[in-house]
Amino acid sequence: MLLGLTGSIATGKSTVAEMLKRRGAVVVDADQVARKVVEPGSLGLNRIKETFGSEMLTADGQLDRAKLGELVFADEEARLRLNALLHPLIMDEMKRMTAESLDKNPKSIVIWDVPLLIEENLTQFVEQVIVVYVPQAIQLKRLMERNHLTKTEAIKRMQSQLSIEEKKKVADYIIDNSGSLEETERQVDQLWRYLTLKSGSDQP
Ligand SMILES: CC(C)(COP(=O)(O)OP(=O)(O)OC[C@H]1O[C@@H](n2cnc3c(N)ncnc32)[C@H](O)[C@@H]1O)[C@@H](O)C(=O)NCCC(=O)NCCS
Ligand SMILES: Nc1ncnc2c1ncn2[C@@H]1O[C@H](COP(=O)(O)OP(=O)(O)OP(=O)(O)O)[C@@H](O)[C@H]1O
Repeated sequence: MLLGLTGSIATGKSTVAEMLKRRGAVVVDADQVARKVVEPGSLGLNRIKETFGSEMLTADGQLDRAKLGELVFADEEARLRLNALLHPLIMDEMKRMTAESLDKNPKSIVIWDVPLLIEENLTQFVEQVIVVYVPQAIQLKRLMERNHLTKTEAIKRMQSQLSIEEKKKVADYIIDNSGSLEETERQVDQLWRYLTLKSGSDQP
């Protein structure tokens, strides 16, 4: 079974994905795959160098993530160009990882943790969409704290994605992460019970 887990930036996708992983889910994390496809020597990194110039690389040949982030979250056209370069590579790798897990265990509960699941129309590949929700005021606060951003910088990042209120409307299942982590754990327990029943999985 393949499900999508999404939310908007800093609403708590990774937090919930980790909770699901502890219960036995196989999580395929798009942000991690996005790092893998730009490792030194990769096709992804070469594409970035050709398009945005070698100033996007650090002295030791790694992607300068802070610099590229500054550019793409301030310039929508650059962000769309970056997406066009990397998304096909990310998708291929995510599909490969998913097929590998399901081959090994057809009853696996595979979760795609993808921030842009809805924006990029990837909902077509998953059975159901789980949205991790917090109101925008909490999202802004957590994003500023986690990434040490000013309010203006954080708002720019939030605006590069569909708003969490819009994503909530598309959800088959909503996890409200605005309370304590314990409250979120309880909701994840309930979700996990539902998923294991649905998948016929023998996992607890
Ligand atoms: C721009 C980059 C270099 C910034 O790196 P950085 O380490 O600062 O951030 P990180 O990758 O951890 O992403 C943090 C969050 O930013 C948001 N985000 C990342 N890329 C994008 C994007 N292209 N559009 C909108 N939001 C994005 C997501 O919510 C993500 O969870 C990096 O995010 C990147 O390579 N993005 C392009 C690939 C992509 O679209 N990734 C998203 C998953 S498909
Ligand atoms: N219930 C909670 N209470 C307090 N802080 C939380 C809670 N859930 C998550 N956080 C914090 O909020 C921040 C965002 O959470 P997380 O990194 O899981 O979000 P994300 O949606 O995966 O973000 P991104 O889109 O950037 O990948 C983190 O610093 C995390 O520790």
